[in-house]
Amino acid sequence: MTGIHVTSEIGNLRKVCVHRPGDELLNLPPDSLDRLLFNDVPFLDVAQQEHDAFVDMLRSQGVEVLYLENLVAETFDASPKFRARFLDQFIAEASIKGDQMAKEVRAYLDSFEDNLALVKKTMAGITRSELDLPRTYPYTTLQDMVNEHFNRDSVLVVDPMPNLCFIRDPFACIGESVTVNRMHSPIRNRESLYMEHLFSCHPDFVNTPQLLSRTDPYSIEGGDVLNLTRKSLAVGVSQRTEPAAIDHIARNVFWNTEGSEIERIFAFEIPPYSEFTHLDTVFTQIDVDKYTVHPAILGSMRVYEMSKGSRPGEVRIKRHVDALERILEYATGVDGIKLIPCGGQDRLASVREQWNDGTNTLCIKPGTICVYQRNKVTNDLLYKEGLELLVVPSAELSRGRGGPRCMSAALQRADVL
Ligand SMILES: NC(=O)NCCC[C@H](N)C(=O)O
Repeated sequence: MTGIHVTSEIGNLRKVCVHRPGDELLNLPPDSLDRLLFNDVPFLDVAQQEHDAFVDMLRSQGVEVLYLENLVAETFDASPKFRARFLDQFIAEASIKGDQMAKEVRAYLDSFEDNLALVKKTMAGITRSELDLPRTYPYTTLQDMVNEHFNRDSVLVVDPMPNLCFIRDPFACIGESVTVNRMHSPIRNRESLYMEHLFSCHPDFVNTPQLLSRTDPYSIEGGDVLNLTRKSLAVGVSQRTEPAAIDHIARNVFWNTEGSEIERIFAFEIPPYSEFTHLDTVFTQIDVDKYTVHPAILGSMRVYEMSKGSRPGEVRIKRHVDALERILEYATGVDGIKLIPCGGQDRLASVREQWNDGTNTLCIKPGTICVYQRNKVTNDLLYKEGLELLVVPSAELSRGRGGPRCMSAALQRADVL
């Protein structure tokens, strides 16, 4: 079955898209980690082994796993025009300093015969030493001339995309539709180029309705989008997702998307700090009536309920201030919701395991969840609450500050609520 179908966070997971960490993790200068939104320099071999274990676990649960890099390479194999069009845009957005340098990079990328190797190269970043630069140019720009004399030690000519393994963020699946996201920071925004490409030319995705595209002028990231039920959607108003993006989605969902079942969108205000990066850093659903939660968010929350207005194009908005569990009960129609705090009552365990994405679980089916091995206090609590845990190794994968949900883009799930 092709296409997108996601109406919950917990219905049997059928198909996901992932990206296996690649050489982008070798192109991480420690003094650029803040700029690259990555927190450490992982050991690539082990990160890949851990990622393979994650994929093996998904497959053992009957989930079909697609690799982003393969999907993009398939489109290049299908048509040289798709390859050329992607590279045009890739170069345009790569922030390469100097026209001549951009031409050198383009010539280098054009020289790849193997399309999968080319796709991986675009993700990995490009260093100066990879390019066969002539000694002198007939310079046409000051920037190229300055490059020659002052940028010899500027190793990276094109930045890597180390966060691409957190594939949840560059797009989001909502029902049978997607958002292809303008991401908050320019450094991550290049990631959604791949999704824009797939949704415009891969035969399995080309007919998917888009609720928002990366050319829309407001940022949103998929970690902020949670499909609560067939009729209720949750979106975080966060450091990464602007309210105007949610307005745009609401208008499209309520007025312009044929067959959309969503009747209410709940916009959850979360603090605009990196500790609360996305809504799925703050809570994830693990069963019909259970959620893992970042303890710092407990207490009253401000949530905006959006629904279809009576005049054409109108969206109604109502504000709620209440505890998270009450709001989730109201939004899902499920009583007795239980929140399981990351790290339990132990404050130190809680901050440590939150740092390692203990809240960011991936639900495989109601009550069965994938968790990182290192979050032992939280995992023990979840186990005692009756959850079935699929534990994956996480010594290196966790270093970019994303958990199992971030590392997977659910493309198809069974319906539940
Ligand atoms: N949905 C998520 O919580 N994604 C994790 C993203 C981590 C990444 N280092 C970032 O800052 O964007």
